[in-house]
Amino acid sequence: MIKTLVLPIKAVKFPTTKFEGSNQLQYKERKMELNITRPDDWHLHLRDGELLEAVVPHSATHFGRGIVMPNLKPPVTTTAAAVAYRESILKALPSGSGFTPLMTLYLTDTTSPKEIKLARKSGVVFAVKLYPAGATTNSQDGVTDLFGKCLPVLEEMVEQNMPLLVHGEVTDPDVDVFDRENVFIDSVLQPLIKRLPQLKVVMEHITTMDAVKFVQSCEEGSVAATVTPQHLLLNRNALFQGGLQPHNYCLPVLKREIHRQALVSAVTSGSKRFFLGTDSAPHEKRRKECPCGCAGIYSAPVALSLYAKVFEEAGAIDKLEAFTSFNGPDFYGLPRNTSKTKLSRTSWKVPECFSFPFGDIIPMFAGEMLEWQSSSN
Ligand SMILES: NC(=O)N[C@@H](CC(=O)O)C(=O)O
Ligand SMILES: [Zn+2]
Ligand SMILES: [Zn+2]
Repeated sequence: MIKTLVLPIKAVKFPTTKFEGSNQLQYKERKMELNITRPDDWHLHLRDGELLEAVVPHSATHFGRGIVMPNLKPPVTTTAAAVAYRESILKALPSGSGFTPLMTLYLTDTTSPKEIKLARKSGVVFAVKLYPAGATTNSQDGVTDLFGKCLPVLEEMVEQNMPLLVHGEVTDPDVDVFDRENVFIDSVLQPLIKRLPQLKVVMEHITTMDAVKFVQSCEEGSVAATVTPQHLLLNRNALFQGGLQPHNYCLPVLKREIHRQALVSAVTSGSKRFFLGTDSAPHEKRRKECPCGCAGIYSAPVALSLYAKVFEEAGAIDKLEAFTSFNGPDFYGLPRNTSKTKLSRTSWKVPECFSFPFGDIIPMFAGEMLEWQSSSN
């Protein structure tokens, strides 16, 4: 078994009063149940082919909608490709599933403003994703010069009210890997927002105190961020604890403990600027456990349990629902889900591995005990 670092659990506070609003907490002999509006995942990798078929049931079990990342091989660069990809996702869903994939376009140096118009008109594309070329998995066709090549497209996105989702890291090999988010904020995001203050931007999978401060400094409703379970629960020690831990390796890479704490404070503060995005990124086990392992953590089966753990340990379980189910749709201008998800405080063991004919996928926190379990009702 590959050991995951679990940070020490702080004393769990059991509130003595019921919360107001739609969070209905009930206590039965210290057993807690939480009935929340069905969550959405605003940053999700579903892949394609047999991998898509293998993983989509997990997301469909826990989430109402998912913003589906376009970093396939080849990438989803056109509306026509996004429409076709959406069809294959719908086909792969378990029968009776109400899961809705929200599609995205992969921005390149040659994306045209016309493509953005088409995307908006399609009614199924909800955002455009910026991967700086070479920053992460399947980003080689990404943008090499945002200001030099993409301004007309970004202006059209403002026109169409189409959000830009950002993998916020510079790719300069001379910049320390732990500083790449920070340098990206100063060299790309700040100037971008100055140039196009009307552009809606989501800084994806933020990892640092600096990103939290940056998002808080921007106008609410204009710039927001998604936060993953791994960046809320693990610090960079988890990469090396007891030996190299490939299943804790993702990009942006895990950071210092002070940054993890800043992320927890941000999401549990009740701010509308932060919302759930798992960045669930499955790779076959043999592509993780090898001399040049892929970046990406498969969190879809455990993410909701892990977010509940984070909020509970911070004494802020009453803020969970806004993070999982309100802030995302409010930012995107979409309706909140009307169905509910029940989270109960029931121990369960995360499977060591999910096995498929094509290979194995190791989930985040494999083999560990978790306290929260979710089911839709
Ligand atoms: N987060 C990751 O480490 N990997 C993602 C890409 C991404 O979101 O950067 C993937 O597609 O595998
Ligand atoms: Zn990314
Ligand atoms: Zn991602």
